[in-house]
Amino acid sequence: MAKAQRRYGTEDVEHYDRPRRRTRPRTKDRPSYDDADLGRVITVDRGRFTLVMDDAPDVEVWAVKARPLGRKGVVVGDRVKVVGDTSGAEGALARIVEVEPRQTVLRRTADDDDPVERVVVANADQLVIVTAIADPEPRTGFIDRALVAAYEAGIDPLLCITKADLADPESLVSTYRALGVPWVVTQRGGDMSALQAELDGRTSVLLGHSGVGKSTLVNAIVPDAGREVGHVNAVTGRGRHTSTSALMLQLPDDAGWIVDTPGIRTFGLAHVEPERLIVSFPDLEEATAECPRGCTHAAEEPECGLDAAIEAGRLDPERVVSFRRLLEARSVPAYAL
Ligand SMILES: Nc1nc2c(ncn2[C@@H]2O[C@H](COP(=O)(O)OP(=O)(O)OP(=O)(O)O)[C@@H](O)[C@H]2O)c(=O)[nH]1
Ligand SMILES: [Zn+2]
Repeated sequence: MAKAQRRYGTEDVEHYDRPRRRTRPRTKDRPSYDDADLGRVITVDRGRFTLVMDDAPDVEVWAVKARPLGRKGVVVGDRVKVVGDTSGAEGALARIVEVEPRQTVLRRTADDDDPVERVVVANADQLVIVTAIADPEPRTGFIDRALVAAYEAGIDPLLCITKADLADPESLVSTYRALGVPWVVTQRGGDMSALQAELDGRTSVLLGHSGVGKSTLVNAIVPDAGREVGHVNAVTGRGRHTSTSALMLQLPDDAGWIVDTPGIRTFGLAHVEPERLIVSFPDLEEATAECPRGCTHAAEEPECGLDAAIEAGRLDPERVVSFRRLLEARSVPAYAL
């Protein structure tokens, strides 16, 4: 008896013995990529992709999509199978032949009226909402919308409050306490270990308005990232980044990945349903079991189970109010940020 069979029991024999698959001819339509290398997309630029291969993490590889992928989107964070020249040498070009199933997708609609969903990043497991405590003032509307996007995507949010040298973060922290949003505080030149501990081993997307100190943060945690700090365009008053592309960076010592999103300033949420938001709050979801059909759980709903649960003392009213604020954030136009 083969070793594998002894270990796993005889009922698994079929899994180890697949003669039919081996004798099936490999046609043009059904290529087999068993020998393809696995990598990760770190930038996308007009049909060109930069990858980091799993077995050569220090080399950046150029790639294009192989024809069989057609119009299938490939985004930053995607795990891809690659054939061709993955040496990373000058002029070398690899081909992406397959995109692995995505664990998560962070989406946005460009605008609330624009029904087109765009995947911003694939496979992230944390959304770091970067906001300064002052200069610029925190915008809770933006934070709320980012939270909705994170919960909808099944990605854990983290509030990162920068410029702690300028003001006390307590009032901002208290706004999100009832929702249980985790938070860290940073300041330029200060101790980054709390943030680093939260990033450790994860793939985190950094999201924040221009000027909140995102580049300063990235430079502190990825010393060779070389992100430019404080370059504001004199004409538009905006930061120097105009593209909406994301860029993935590896943290030192294999401590995970971060994705910088320089161009993303608005966050259309037209695609988010109330029922997809509430699953991130199991206690609230439980309380909505008896809601009338079609209840949106908003404050004006006459018979919402959330109100019944507050009256019965089973839910913290502040938590419900905070949740409803997120619900409303879905329908505030993106330009009001
Ligand atoms: N007082 C104070 N200023 C900071 C801190 N962190 C960053 N700054 C300043 O805030 C300004 C904006 O910082 P950046 O790191 O460029 O901000 P950003 O979010 O990357 O901005 P964009 O590049 O426009 O997206 C710069 O002048 C920084 O020096 C901080 O902790 N405290
Ligand atoms: Zn309800």
